[in-house]
Amino acid sequence: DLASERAALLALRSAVGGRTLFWNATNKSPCNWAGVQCEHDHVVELHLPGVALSGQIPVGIFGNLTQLRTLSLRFNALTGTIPSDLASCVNLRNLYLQRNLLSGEIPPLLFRLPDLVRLNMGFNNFSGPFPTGFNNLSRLKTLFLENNHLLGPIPDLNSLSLDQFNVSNNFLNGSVPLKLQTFPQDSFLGNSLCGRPLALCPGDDGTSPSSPLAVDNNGNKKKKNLSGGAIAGIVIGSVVCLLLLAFVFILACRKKSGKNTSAVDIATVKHPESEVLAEKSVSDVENGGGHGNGHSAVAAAAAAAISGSGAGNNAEANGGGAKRLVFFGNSARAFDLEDLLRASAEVLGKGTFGTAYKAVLEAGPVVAVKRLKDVTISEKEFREKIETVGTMDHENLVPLRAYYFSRDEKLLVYDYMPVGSLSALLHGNKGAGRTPLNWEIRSGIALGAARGIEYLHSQGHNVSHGNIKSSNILLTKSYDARVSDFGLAHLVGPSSTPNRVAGYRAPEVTDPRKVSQKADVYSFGVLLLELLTGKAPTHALLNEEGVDLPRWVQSVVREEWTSEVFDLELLRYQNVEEEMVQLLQLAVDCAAQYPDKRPSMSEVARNIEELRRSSLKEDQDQIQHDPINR
Ligand SMILES: Nc1ncnc2c1ncn2[C@@H]1O[C@H](COP(=O)(O)OP(=O)(O)OP(=O)(O)O)[C@@H](O)[C@H]1O
Repeated sequence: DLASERAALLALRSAVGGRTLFWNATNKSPCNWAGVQCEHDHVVELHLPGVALSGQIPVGIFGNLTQLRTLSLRFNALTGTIPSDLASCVNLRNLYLQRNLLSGEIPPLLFRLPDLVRLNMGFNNFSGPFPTGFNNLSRLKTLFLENNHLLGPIPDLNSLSLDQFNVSNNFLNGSVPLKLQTFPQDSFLGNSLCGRPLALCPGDDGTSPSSPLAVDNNGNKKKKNLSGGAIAGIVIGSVVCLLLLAFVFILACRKKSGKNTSAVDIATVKHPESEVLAEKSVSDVENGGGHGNGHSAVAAAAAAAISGSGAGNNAEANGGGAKRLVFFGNSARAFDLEDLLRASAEVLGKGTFGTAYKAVLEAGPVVAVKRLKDVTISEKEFREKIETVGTMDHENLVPLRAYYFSRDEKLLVYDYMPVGSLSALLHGNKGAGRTPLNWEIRSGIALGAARGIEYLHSQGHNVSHGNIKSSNILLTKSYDARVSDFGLAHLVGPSSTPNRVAGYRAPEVTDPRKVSQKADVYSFGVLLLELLTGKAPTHALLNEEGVDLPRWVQSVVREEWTSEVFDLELLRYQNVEEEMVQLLQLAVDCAAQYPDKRPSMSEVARNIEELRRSSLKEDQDQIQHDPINR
């Protein structure tokens, strides 16, 4: 329906200060969309991905688009050359032309666009030599030219410091320039290239001009025949290096053998993958006055508490004198405190309310146990409050299965979430082998978390979470989001209130325990921004500049750099850029300064649901069009 589509587009325009225009299939004419005349100099982003555009791009389209920052024409059937008036778009940062039928040599006009950051011309019919002119684009970070017909050698691109590069499947030959040798093989395959990361060039013994050995500290190539003096220098240098290495190695060995086998070492050996955690748990137990090793931290911690407080205490806690866990609802009583004491455990982390442990019970189940600190309220009040938490039941909440209360020890038992927290996923291991967090996963997590919070808010006007942040969004194996830590803010004393999470806290919240649903919405807005930008609200850069994440995003968007705020990993899935901007807008709305301006959590959840639905539909259309979807 054209009217609602138009409204949506207008909303998008206002989302970024009225300066961004998105064109879609219904808008084939470049400055007219559904009857809306658009002013050229206001167009900052032009997205026409996969809308079956064909034929030559007419000359004259770009002449007036001098403010254009992003141009996306990917996934079409455009033919011919790039029109010369693209040179007028001197502010262009992102140019996505991949997967068309464009031909001709790579036009020198591109090298007069000094602000280009991302250039994707892959999967076209570009031919001719690989131009040296790319060296003019000193801001360029992404250069994709794969699957074209480029000929000859790759020039030195010494003026560039690229993050992403691909020239696979062309007709290139010669050696891979030194500066590009850090990229993986995949970036070069399907050519007649040689040298790192590919096989050595013929006749190259590792000292050819393209070999790192033959390059001096300034990156200048050396003559092939080394002088006798140079050879002597290399030999002496190598011997000195070897001696130094051997010395450091011997020192390290001595230091290690000098250590005695403490509890920490035992714990480390038993849990090599959780060295730090085990170490922490030992000190945790020691601080609690307990005994035992890090291997069974919960056992030791609870044992310490129980032995320290005596039998009377347990009687006080459980009425009947038995050391019992209190289970909720229909949760099967699969284990008891004794089992928990015997469980092997490791520290998951220290939070505001205490330390969390992963405990593997002998009978099989794995649970997360939270040892609360600073519980100052009476036992009666604690039991009442925790009972309310225990009755919360929703697929997007981490279920609280049981609790234990004595004078000195309060334990909460939750389901263990194997994938860990969203925070760890976003900011932890960025290395190879990690599942890329694409739009589908991120928007799914956003929706799940929104539904979980929406459920909490539906329990009463004054029910709020109070501590929404990415380490409290836990994930199942299939990346379903579960909100954790709800209801705890009301159990603990003022010293443990979550005030160190300033990055998420709404501006009107002065007492961290007095949070409202609208304050939760604010925190959720920050969480959405974190999901979209990949930046933690406590990001060093933000702190350096003295701004919070919402303000940073707003300033970038106001500067008309909308695409620049998104996490690079997300931008690889560019066919959803429109939905990403909509989610960004929602995030900004949630993080509004004034509580009344923020949407309710159910509006938020509905919104995410809708924009996910439209992106999924677009995805299916795209898959039919072309299964390889960069
Ligand atoms: N049920 C669980 N399953 C898996 N990991 C968990 C579970 N509960 C907590 N964690 C992880 O344990 C660590 C400590 O959690 P905890 O909730 O104690 O502190 P936090 O979330 O860092 O801060 P805060 O207490 O302010 O919420 C976090 O990394 C969290 O993701």
